[in-house]
Order: sequence, then structure tokens, then C-alpha cells
Amino acid sequence: MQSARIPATIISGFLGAGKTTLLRSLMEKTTNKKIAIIVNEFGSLGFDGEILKNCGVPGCTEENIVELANGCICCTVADEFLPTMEALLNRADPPEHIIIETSGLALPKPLIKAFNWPSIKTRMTVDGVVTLVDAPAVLAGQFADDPDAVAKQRAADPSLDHDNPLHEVFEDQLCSADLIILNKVDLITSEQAQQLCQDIQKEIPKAVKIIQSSKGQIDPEIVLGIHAGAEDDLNTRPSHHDTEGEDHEHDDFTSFVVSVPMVKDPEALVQKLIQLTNTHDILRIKGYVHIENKPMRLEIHGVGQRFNYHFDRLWRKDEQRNGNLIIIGETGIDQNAIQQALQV
Ligand SMILES: Nc1nc2c(ncn2[C@@H]2O[C@H](COP(=O)(O)OP(=O)(O)OP(=O)(O)O)[C@@H](O)[C@H]2O)c(=O)[nH]1
Repeated sequence: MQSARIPATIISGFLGAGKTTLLRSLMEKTTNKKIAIIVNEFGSLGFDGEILKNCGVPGCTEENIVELANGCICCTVADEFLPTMEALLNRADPPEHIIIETSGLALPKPLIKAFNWPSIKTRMTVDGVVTLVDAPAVLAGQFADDPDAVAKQRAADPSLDHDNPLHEVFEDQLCSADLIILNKVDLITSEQAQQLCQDIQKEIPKAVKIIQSSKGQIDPEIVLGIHAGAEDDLNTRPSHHDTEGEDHEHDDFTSFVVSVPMVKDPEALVQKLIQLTNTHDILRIKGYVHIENKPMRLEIHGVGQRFNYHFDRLWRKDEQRNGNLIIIGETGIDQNAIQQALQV
């Protein structure tokens, strides 16, 4: 008799939608199961993994968290993802559930397909693809297509369907989902949330449950235990990756790390970052900064023009108090100008 397959949950959602926050909340609330986490990042610094390892939740240990940084998981499936999964499965004491946080730019479908790889197909199944949506970002039109531009493009080349790479990633992440979480509803009205749920339902080809949340506060029973078997159900999940092959949206985005000297006033730094976000095509900023006379490091998050920060932990004695910010933006962004602006 074949033994039960280990379920895996894929958490998808655009940059800054709240994936790490949800993951942390799921780990906090799930104490009866041995969960392993795979965290994938577009940038080269393992920032999300660092947050989880420092969050103090008992299940979030070094051993349980595997980081796959430097590229989107959907492009490195064979080289990195599959060996990582095999290593987890071959542990003497394998996990009972695996949660994979994809990078905000990853297209979920190639990852779902990887579960049909012979070495893991008989031992694992995709329990569900959960896609987080940043409600205020959608409301602000961040993922909107420009219908006129699309029409013109289609006339020139019928194989193209969109002019906005953000929309393509957004659409792919929605179309792959078994469950959609409209997150950050604390920042919008309930009428706006309802309207967004209706708008999202129109974007996707099948009926998918959409739930609302703030800070990823959701009962883990809803998120873990969907029993979708997504790898056997690929045809209902249309993706731009199906037609574009390896040459897909990631070419439109870039990521780099800027070092930031010690800062006197966090608020002044945030104002500068907002200004940079207004003048350059920056989508996401995250990292740690050294604040003058403060023994703790400052964790900063910028999602579009919305920034927040808090002191996360004491600098360690053996640690250089280097400030580093990961910047993710559209290709062609002026890295030198951004780096220079942050040196003063
Ligand atoms: N107001 C509000 N803020 C939220 C919510 N969920 C997450 N955030 C904040 O949004 C920022 C980004 O959250 P993350 O959980 O790091 O988002 P992410 O999707 O993991 O980000 P990437 O991995 O960079 O794509 C952080 O500052 C969070 O505190 C929410 O429901 N409401």
C-alpha cells in the first residue's frame, strides 16, 4: 500500500502582499504539526528567512527553514527546488507539512508542475495554492491594464496580451490559486473589500473562494488542508508561462542591495525613501538600518509608497552594524542615483 503523501502549501502573492506575515501567523497557531518552510526571494539577501528565524515562534527554527534566495523559484525548479524537496523528504524525521513562500514575482504554475517530477510525485502533493492579494495596492490600480495600450499591442502582435508586466504576474498568481486571501483589509472600507472580491472573481476562470484578512490572521485549518492535489489539475490554471517559456516576466524586474550609512532619524529616512519611490520605478524596499544611539536594528518595509518600520532585535556583539536595503523595481531603474541619494 502506498503511504500517505506529504502535503505542501504554496503561498503566492505579489511583492509585499503579506506572505511572510501570514506564514508567521500560521506557524504561531499550528503547534501540533511538524512544518518545514521553504522561503524563496527574488533578491540576493535572505530577508524573509531572517524575519522568520528571528520571530520567536517555536516552530521557526534554523532547521525548519530553508532559504532559496537569488531568483524566482519558478526559474530554478530543477536546480534548486527539487533537490531541496528531496533532501527534506529524505530526512530521518521528515516534516508532516511543507509550506513554500514564493517570491512576489514568481509564477506558481511551473512550481506546481514540479510536483509531477518522478522523485517527489509519489511522496508529496500540492495541498493548495494560496494567493495573497494586497487590497490597497489593487485599489490604487497598481495591477491595472491600460485597455487602449493593450488593444494597440494586440493589433501589432496578436500573441501579446498585456502591456503591464505587473498585471501578468498578478493574473498568473490569481489563476493558479485554490484559495485567495484579500489581505490588508484594515486599510480599506468593507464596501471596497466587497467590490474587490467581485472584481477578482471576474479575473479568474473558475470559482475560487476569496476570504478577507488583516495581517494574515486566519485559522490555519482554512489554509492548510485544502486537499486540492493541484499538480493533477494543471489545465484549470492558465498561465503566461505556458506560452512564454523561460523568457517570461522576470526580465521586466530587477533587484539590488543598497548599503545605508548610520541614520539619525528613521522618519527622515522614510521620507527620502518615499521620494525615491515617487521618482523611480521602485516596487518594494525592505531591510535593516542602523539608527544612531540605538542598540536595536530598525526593520523597514516599503510596499509601493506605504512604509512602516520597527526595531526588531538588538544588534549582536559579533555583528557589523551595516544598514542594507533590498530594492526591487522595474528593469532599467537608476541604481546609481538611488545608491547616491541614500549616502547622505
Ligand atoms: N496594514 C497592514 N499591513 C500588513 C498586512 N499584512 C502585512 N502587512 C505589512 O506589509 C509589509 C509587507 O509584509 P510581508 O509579510 O513582508 O509581505 P511579503 O509578501 O512577504 O513581501 P515580499 O516577500 O517582499 O514579497 C510589512 O510591513 C507587513 O507588516 C495587513 O493585513 N495590514
